[in-house]
Amino acid sequence: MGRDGDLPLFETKTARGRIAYKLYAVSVFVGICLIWAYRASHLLPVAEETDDDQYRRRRRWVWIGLFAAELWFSFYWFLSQFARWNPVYRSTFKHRLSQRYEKDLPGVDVFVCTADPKIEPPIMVVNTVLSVMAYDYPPEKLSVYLSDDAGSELTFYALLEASRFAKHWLPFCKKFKVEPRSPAAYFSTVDRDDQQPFDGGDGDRLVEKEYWWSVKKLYEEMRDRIEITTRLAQIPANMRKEHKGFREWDLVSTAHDHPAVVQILIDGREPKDVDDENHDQIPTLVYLSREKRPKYHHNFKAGAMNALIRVSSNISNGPIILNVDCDVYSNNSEAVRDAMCFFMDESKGHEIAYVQYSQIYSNLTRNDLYGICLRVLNEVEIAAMDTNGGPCYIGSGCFHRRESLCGMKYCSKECGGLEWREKKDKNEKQSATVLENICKVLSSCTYEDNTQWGKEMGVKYGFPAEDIVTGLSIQCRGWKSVYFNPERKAFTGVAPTALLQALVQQKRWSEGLFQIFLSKYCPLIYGRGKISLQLQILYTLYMLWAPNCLPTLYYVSVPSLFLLKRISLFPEITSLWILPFAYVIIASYGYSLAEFLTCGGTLQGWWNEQRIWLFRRTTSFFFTFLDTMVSQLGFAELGFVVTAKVSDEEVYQRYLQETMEFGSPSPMFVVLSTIAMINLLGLVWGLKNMIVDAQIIKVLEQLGLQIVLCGVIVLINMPAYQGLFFRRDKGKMPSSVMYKSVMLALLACSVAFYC
Ligand SMILES: O=c1ccn([C@@H]2O[C@H](COP(=O)(O)OP(=O)(O)O[C@H]3O[C@H](CO)[C@@H](O)[C@H](O)[C@H]3O)[C@@H](O)[C@H]2O)c(=O)[nH]1
Ligand SMILES: [Mn+2]
Repeated sequence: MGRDGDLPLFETKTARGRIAYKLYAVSVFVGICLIWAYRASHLLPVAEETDDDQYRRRRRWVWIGLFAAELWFSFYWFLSQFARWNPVYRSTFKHRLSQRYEKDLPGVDVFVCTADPKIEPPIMVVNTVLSVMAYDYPPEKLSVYLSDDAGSELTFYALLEASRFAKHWLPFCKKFKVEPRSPAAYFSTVDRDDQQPFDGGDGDRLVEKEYWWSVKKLYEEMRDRIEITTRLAQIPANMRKEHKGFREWDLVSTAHDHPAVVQILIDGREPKDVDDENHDQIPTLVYLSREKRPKYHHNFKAGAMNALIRVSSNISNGPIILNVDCDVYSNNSEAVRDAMCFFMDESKGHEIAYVQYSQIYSNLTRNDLYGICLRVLNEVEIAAMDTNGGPCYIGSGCFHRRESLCGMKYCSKECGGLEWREKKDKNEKQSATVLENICKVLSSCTYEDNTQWGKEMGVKYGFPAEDIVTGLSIQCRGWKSVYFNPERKAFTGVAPTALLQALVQQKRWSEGLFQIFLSKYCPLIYGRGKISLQLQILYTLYMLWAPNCLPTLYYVSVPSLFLLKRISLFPEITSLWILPFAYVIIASYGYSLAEFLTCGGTLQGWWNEQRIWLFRRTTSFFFTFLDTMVSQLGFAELGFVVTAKVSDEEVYQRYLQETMEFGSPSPMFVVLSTIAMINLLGLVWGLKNMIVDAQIIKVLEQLGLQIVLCGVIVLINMPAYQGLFFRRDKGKMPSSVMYKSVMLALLACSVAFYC
């Protein structure tokens, strides 16, 4: 230990400018209160407006509905303040870590999950695997496990190829200080001659250059072999003979019905498993496909994770576990060391159960048409959870302490301490084949029968958002967590490239979150007395995504429909009551824009994000709400729709041009188009009233704000009208969706008009 022996391994800073924010928030709150006052005092129309009884009655009910929606939005706004109040930011001191602990770094087991070779191509999966094998970390302390829920021979073949290529790739990464360490990502960023990293200093430039090119060529050859094999769906005969692993597939009938397959492809304990350049050790690499039988529920990713926990405990038993999705490659080779700075910090490390990293996407376009990167959520809101006990676990890019993931309660500095339990000695003596056979038992369907797996132990079952509920339960056992969002992001994933995929993904998340809220894990009940009130509220903020659909649907359809009848639902333009409305709208959207831009977004990106939130609320959340109601009645079964990571060429081209992709007759699009149509009709009618009836001033005075609201909804829906009426490509809205939505919109209008 040097002189700085007592200095911490990480540091925490609070955000600046919070006083200004608080003043702003209070002013918005005053505006909101005035809006309530307006709604409450104007429940009944003033006498001169009309004496038609039917009009009064109808207006009253619509008014109450609007008031209710505004109360909900106010409540939700209030919750969201907790996500802005006091964010904290972390930084680490890796040099202190190496000075003090280089020899005692704990073992790390990395879990990569894949589920379908068609939508998660094996070449992508092995690039992720190679990127995590190449971490800047002692290789004898690193083990990588691939869980293949498809039980696919093609993925196994790709992994076998990767295990061989790793012997070239790892020393190459070290020599050229490669970043990122996914070969596909790396070679695609440096494919021009002048960008290649030959230092030319002491080494022989020519030799280096040749070496660099030879490894690139090896990668490309491997990639081509894997891609061809995947396309033909056939393993080359020579490979099949070479490795005993393929024999396991004699017993595999389908992806849903097969025994466990466990193959240790690189055994870290074997002297022959070293790299080709320096003969250094390389990380252990294991392929696992747990047993699947139609009779047994496999619990999706949660089931895979728990099988991985057990299998790894028997092979390397690293005290720290990193979990990534198969599309999420390591973008920063120092991320493991950063994470260790948190776990090994002498004064605070012992209470930290997991370190959650932020994530970026490799395939986002400039203005992020589908709002995938959730910019503000990742930059600000999760940092606010960190202030109040720690971020949620978001499923990928998270380092866990094995014991807390396995269900241990936090007790004190002593029991969560720094004594890392190392590999069990007995494994040193067992041969790989013996280990494989033990692991098959551990990953069988029946292993979990009558155990606490999925309940108290490991990742929790029963929710499509297994990550959130697992993180929550860890925090409720007394542990803290940490959010780390370094300058160079640690993980890069693949964003969905079509609107429907994005909406379906959001549906799964909102459904998972809402179901947790309705279960015994509701943070307000389950977390009471265990985690801070602020953290309970922050969890609630996300878990209540789904119910937002009702007030939103109301707000974006009813005022526009009532333009047809000229029923005014907002203050007149000349009335003073317009001020709180104007203030709340301008202040909150102005703030949101500023916040978005400070987090690195563009103006167009912000506009896109507003649109996608509208679409999410009216479609993903709406269908979540319906499905959840049905499943609460006990009629539905849990599902997990895996997000596609590839798209066909045409779709991808449109994505690159930021043209919205519809192209599917999904009911989600019917809802979305109907709302677009209702507002178009409302706006046209409102303008017609103004122009044809030559009552511009009067109509504007009465209905000004309502027309503006309707106009903004029309503007934001522009891509929908294009898709419905103007586009000819395959990504347009299918005509069946158009007919349905026109019919529904006309129906809604006539109900509003005649009833
Ligand atoms: O039966 C299954 C289904 C999925 N997966 C894997 O789970 C991961 C996540 O699936 P994906 O379709 O990519 O979902 P995303 O919405 O992108 O994932 C986020 O949300 C999920 C919960 O909804 C979490 O499980 C993920 O970790 C988190 O990154 C992928 O690697 C899949 O291969 C399995 O291993 N088995
Ligand atoms: Mn994903």
